[in-house]
Amino acid sequence: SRRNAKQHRYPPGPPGLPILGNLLDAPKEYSWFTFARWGREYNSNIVSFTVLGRRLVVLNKYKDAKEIFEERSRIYSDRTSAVMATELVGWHRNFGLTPYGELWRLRRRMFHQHFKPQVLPAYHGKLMKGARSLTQMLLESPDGFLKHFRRVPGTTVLDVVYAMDLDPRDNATMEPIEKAVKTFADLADAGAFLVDLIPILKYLPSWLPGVGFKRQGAVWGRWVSRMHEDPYQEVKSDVMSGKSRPCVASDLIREFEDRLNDNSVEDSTVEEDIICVTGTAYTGSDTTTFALANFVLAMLLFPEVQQRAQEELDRVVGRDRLPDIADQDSLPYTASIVKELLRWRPIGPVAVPHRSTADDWYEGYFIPEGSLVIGNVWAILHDEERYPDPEAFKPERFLTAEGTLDPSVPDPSQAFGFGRRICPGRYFAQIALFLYISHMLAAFSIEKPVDEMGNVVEPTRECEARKFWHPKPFKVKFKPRLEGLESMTRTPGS
Ligand code: HEM
Repeated sequence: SRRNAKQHRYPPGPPGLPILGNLLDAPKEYSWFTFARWGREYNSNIVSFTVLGRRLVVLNKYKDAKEIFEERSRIYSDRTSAVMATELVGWHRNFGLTPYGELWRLRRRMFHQHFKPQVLPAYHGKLMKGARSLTQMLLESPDGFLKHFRRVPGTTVLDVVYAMDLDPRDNATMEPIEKAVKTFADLADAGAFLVDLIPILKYLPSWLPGVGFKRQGAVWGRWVSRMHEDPYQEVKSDVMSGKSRPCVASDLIREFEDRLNDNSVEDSTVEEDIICVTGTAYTGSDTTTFALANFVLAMLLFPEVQQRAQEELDRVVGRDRLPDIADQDSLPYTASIVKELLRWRPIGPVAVPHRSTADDWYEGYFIPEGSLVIGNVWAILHDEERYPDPEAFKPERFLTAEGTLDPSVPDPSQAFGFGRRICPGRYFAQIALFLYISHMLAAFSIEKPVDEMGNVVEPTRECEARKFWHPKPFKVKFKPRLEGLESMTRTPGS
């Protein structure tokens, strides 16, 4: 290793132990802050460290992320995945984890075809319905706001993907799906299982002592399999019996119908491709949930932003109806809240690492094949040169003095990742966020609650800060601010 270090100048970083590398001191929480600090300590925008022989390279500046992930995307677009999550639990079906190659390209294309900006107007009605439901649910049971933030985006995606016209309060249908998706986060939180480090252990029989991971994997695997299979099979049987059910799954089934029915074609993967593409969409909706929790926190911490948005909404939309997707262009300040939210507290502050597939040299540093390259989204979106006063929540930074969108301010698109693996659900997510946020701001005054003693309850400073970044459960008051709000929530948008 000493000879290698001499030959190859790796990006600087903290010294590690033999074999273990930085396993013991690699940050478990708020890694984005540590990576930025290392950058300052080692006086380099690119830092690196190792864990069990694998090199991790962190890019703290936009210019390097752009060069590596975009200009050199051919060799920086692969993924690494853990045996427990993919092979034992079944998350290999999520194409976000699929290795870079033909299969990933095919599934990504199928997904993009149904989530590209041009097709999204077809989903506006369903998105509007979701925003109205969210408002209704916050009116009925404001204390359950965090649960509503999970349910509503989730049911909207299920409606778009499988035409499942669900009431977000439908626990019986939603709970098993949510349980399956939670295993994704639980696996990420648990870190590496022994089987991830020693893959051959996956062949041990489940009944052996110490092989609890296999039994756990089998239980989680059943939930994950049902989440992928059940809604798809329902749509398929409807399509086969000629029932109309417009949605992503039925479009894909019709598109590939010949190959699905023709048993002589040795192409049994078409069905698997459709199952994977549709199943992946629901998993993506989790991020919207966390963004909404961050939004409420921002409104409590920066009340002047809420006030300014409500002035805009009252002026443009009025006080006798709820906002509509058609209002978006006339609500630049409210629309900029979505951008600032993604910038101020990116939900995935280190996105998802990209694995490199060839040796490379960049800025005099050696990046060996198999490195995990991490774009430090938080550092990029809090770079003072790009966004002055980065800790402040200032939607107006995206606007000109006249209040229109300022094209010279960089769009915080890195919140959705980088290069060829950038989030393909980002256009959908941004419309959904605009609708949920504009509805909440129009309908409610979002305030700090007061306890029994009359003291104002300050919002939490505690966060989940491993893979995703969002506040731990906290209390808030949603005070209705429109006359006749209840009946407005029952009026469909245009
Ligand atoms: C605020 C909401 C969202 C945020 C912040 C977000 C963020 C991200 C990020 C950071 C990545 C990794 C990109 C990379 O590897 O460089 C990603 C991937 C992905 N996202 Fe999203 N996402 C959001 C919503 C959604 C939604 C609603 C969907 C589905 C409708 C979705 C579907 C996906 C998929 C399929 C991938 C995997 C792409 C691939 O590996 O090729 N996301 N997202």
